[in-house]
Amino acid sequence: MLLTDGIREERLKALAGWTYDPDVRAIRRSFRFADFAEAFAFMTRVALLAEKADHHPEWTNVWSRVDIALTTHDAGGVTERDIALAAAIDAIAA
Ligand SMILES: C[C@H](O)[C@H](O)[C@H]1CNC2=NC(N)=NC(=O)C2=N1
Repeated sequence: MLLTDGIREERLKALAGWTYDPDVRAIRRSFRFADFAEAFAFMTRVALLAEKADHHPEWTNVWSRVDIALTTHDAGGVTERDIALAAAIDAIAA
């Protein structure tokens, strides 16, 4: 179920670094690592997690940077599934 604007903003307060992009109705965060190997190792861990959750990131990687957007296509915007995946990704990056 799509989060209301109020609930979404509330959830984002607890997720440092994630912002809402209204153009694509997704939450975004950029991650930086020491080098490509570190960035790709992170992506591998996120990919396994995403597959388990059947909820997948939209992302790009340029050397040591990984840009991630999360949205729920069926719902047409941000749901609790995106918030949960964002929190799990943060835990991996920490
Ligand atoms: C059929 C399958 O459950 C869906 O296509 C899943 C797969 N992964 C997904 N990932 C994300 N981020 N949003 C979705 O709506 C989504 N849908």
